[in-house]
Amino acid sequence: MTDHSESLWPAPYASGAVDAMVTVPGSKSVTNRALILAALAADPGWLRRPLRSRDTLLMADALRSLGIGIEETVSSSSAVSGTPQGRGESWRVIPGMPQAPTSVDVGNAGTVMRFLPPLAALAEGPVRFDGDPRARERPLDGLIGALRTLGARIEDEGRGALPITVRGVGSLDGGQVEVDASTSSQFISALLLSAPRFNQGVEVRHVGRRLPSMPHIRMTVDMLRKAGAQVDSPDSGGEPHVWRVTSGALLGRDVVVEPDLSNAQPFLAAALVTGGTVTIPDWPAHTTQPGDALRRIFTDMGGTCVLDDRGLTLTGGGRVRGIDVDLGEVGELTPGIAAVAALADSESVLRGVAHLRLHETDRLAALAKEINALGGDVTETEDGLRIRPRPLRGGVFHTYEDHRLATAGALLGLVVKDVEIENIATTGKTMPDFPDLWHRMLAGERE
Ligand SMILES: O=C(O)C1=C[C@@H](OP(=O)(O)O)[C@@H](O)[C@H](O)C1
Ligand SMILES: C=C(OP(=O)(O)O)C(=O)O
Repeated sequence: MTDHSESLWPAPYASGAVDAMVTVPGSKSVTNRALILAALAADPGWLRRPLRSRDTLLMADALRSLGIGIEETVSSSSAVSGTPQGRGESWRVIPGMPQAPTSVDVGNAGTVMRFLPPLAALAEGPVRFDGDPRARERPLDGLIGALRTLGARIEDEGRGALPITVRGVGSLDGGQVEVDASTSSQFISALLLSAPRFNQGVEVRHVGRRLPSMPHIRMTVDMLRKAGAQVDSPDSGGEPHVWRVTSGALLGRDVVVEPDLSNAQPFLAAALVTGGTVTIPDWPAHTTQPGDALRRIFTDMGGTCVLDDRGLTLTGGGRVRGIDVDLGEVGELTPGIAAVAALADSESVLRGVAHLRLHETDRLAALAKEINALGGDVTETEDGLRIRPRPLRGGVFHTYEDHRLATAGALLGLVVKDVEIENIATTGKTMPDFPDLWHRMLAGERE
């Protein structure tokens, strides 16, 4: 791991209740799915208000190196300018047959390291994938095995992890495959996203332990259908844990990317823990994003949520309640919920998130260690965390190159004096503007 001990960010302390409106950038998960689907489409498409962050720029660069055209425009007269959400940035995607040879840097982006190998298998020639040291430790075995079953040639030095080389022959058979996606739902999403371009489409059956992050799989299915794919899923009356995608052309679409509701979390949490009010404009009325569960979870923890034409407004009630909750479907919300729970007035138990040990860092170990270093009482359980609130004190909050650890630490620093966050720039994985947005929230900006 890189040494970030020199770069400490003094987390701003809130002297009172926050009261702000915060426009959060676009969804990482939607942006990277939209890029894959646009790259595989039969005709050009648009992404409006895409997220511009490390994970999405890595995806765009990788697709460019595979021969896909992606033109970025910032236009004051585009279809989406004048909205509270943006400067009207749009990406135009010119699809094409994926080209090899090339190599792809996945950084530490799960969506890049998992969504791209099936697409690379459609190219003719070798595509090598590698990334940050942590990316080499994150699971890829289920996807490699499944792609081999579907006809792909993949060299992985026998490790079932990065680095890998996908040696495509210009097409992939597809067909039926079983995959154990208990370590990451992204194996399933990856196989489904490129399946319209497999000769026989795909039938994916999850076997094994519990499948995490179902909303993210629903997001995949929903976006595939909107791009014209025929998909059978458990939600549409199909067998549990089985998804089928028929081979066929995808439409080039004009996709407006929703705000990232998981990245709205620290701002909503700021209202909750300071007894203030935060509004997130453009909160979608219907969405597959897991962050929508925050309305329920933060209400259970003592907030009041109102969704209306201004967006989602959360008002803190002055007291924060502990919670006993299974977060298996919405695992990426865990660091932020753990931070709120450490500030609550009763114990919390966060369950169903054993797979977080395989995320950007071992999130369960990191949260326990860092909250405890500030005086907290957090213990790891087999599948989550038990958090007993204690008075916290200032100190250095280490972030392990994990964007959600960094935002969780910033939240603690709002109500605990003298918290310093190591490497706040790691928020650039999905929200490069985080420090600026955080300061503007504290200044009470209402755009
Ligand atoms: O498909 C996606 O966009 C994601 C799926 C989830 O991954 P896991 O199922 O590996 O937790 C989530 O945690 C990640 O942030 C984004
Ligand atoms: C787990 C996460 O990311 P990734 O897409 O790299 O899996 C996350 O953003 O919380």
